[in-house]
Amino acid sequence: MAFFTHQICRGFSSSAVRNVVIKHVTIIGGGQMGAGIAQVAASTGHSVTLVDTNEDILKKAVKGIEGNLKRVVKKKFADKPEAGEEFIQKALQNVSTSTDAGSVVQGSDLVLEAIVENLKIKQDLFGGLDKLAPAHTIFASNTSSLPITDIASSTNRLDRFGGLHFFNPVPVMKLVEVIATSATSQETFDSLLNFSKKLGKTSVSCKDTPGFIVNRLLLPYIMEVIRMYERGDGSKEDIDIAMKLGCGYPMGPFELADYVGLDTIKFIMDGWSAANPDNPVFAQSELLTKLVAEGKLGKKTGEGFYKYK
Ligand SMILES: CCCCCCCC(=O)CC(=O)SCCNC(=O)CCNC(=O)[C@H](O)C(C)(C)COP(=O)(O)OP(=O)(O)OC[C@H]1O[C@@H](n2cnc3c(N)ncnc32)[C@H](O)[C@@H]1OP(=O)(O)O
Ligand SMILES: NC(=O)C1=CN([C@@H]2O[C@H](COP(=O)(O)OP(=O)(O)OC[C@H]3O[C@@H](n4cnc5c(N)ncnc54)[C@H](O)[C@@H]3O)[C@@H](O)[C@H]2O)C=CC1
Repeated sequence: MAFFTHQICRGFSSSAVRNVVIKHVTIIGGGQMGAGIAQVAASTGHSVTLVDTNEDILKKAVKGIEGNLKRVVKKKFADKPEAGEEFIQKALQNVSTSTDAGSVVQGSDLVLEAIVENLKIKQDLFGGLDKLAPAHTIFASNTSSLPITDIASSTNRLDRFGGLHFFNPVPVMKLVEVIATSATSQETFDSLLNFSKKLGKTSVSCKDTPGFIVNRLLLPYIMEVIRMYERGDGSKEDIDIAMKLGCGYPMGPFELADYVGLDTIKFIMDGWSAANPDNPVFAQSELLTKLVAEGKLGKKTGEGFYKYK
């Protein structure tokens, strides 16, 4: 359960809640991000409940976590296979799964959401869980683009709500953006910073502005790349090679877009273009719309800008 650095005097009034030491985490959404966050949290000693809508997704997530832990161990414990196996087993023992978020949040210090990038669905989720989770529990979203303030507005714990934005693939990428809204308490923000540190990540503090730091810069780049290709100014392959070899990026922009998921990019752009209809930076792309409509969402569906089967 949670530990507090100060004694709680009168029940759980929000101002009485002090730095929650996060040990028990509920992660909602067992897709690429949720599973990655679960892997890192479990292998750094947290007890994790991973939630998704059906058992098959959860089974796939746990299998993926096991596979990725083996990759980690191959390098970290190259000379100590027994210690490596123990590390894997310990991490896996820290992970349980559920299809019913409401029934598992009772024991959670942190509920972190990594479900589909849709404001209404995120609000409905947190609005429901707000009535079930203990008062001390911190809520956080891994949203790529939605205002944390808007997601939090469906709850009565505005001071205990923040953003924790991870990067894909979570076990490899070192950064976490920690987002405070104008209502996030300093205690909550400190708890989220400490949690990121425990996961072995470097954190940066962000305001609740669209796309925080990284995505506000990355999305315009990706959209400009797609428009460049639509204009016929370069092939996908050449653009990818150019950005990898010319800028030293580990992936070309089309490879990265496929890796992240074209549906997620489209969800983000839909929101931003609706909010900024006159800003050409956020203009829609016909090609992106077409690929998503065809179910070509990138690596996760076997085809996006490139084919993976
Ligand atoms: C796009 C615009 C809009 C975005 C909006 C939504 C998205 C967001 O909100 C925020 C984001 O996440 S943006 C995306 C950020 N991620 C990147 O930029 C990834 C760039 N790519 C890379 O770093 C490498 O290609 C990468 C690390 C992926 C692969 O590297 P390699 O090609 O060298 O492949 P490997 O040799 O297989 O892997 C390198 C090392 O990493 C280990 N590894 C890879 N995946 C892993 C995983 N899932 N779990 C654990 N370990 C993993 C792999 O084992 C290898 O380790 P070493 O053997 O020690 O080097
Ligand atoms: N893909 C990426 O590179 C990054 C994505 N994000 C953000 O993380 C979130 C998740 O993204 P991905 O993992 O890529 O998506 P994904 O599509 O791989 O996984 C989303 C999962 O959420 C589940 N889900 C949907 N609604 C649910 C609900 N009401 N309750 C429980 N589970 C539900 C789905 O079944 C699915 O398994 C999004 O908000 C996205 O913007 C943030 C950083 C990077």
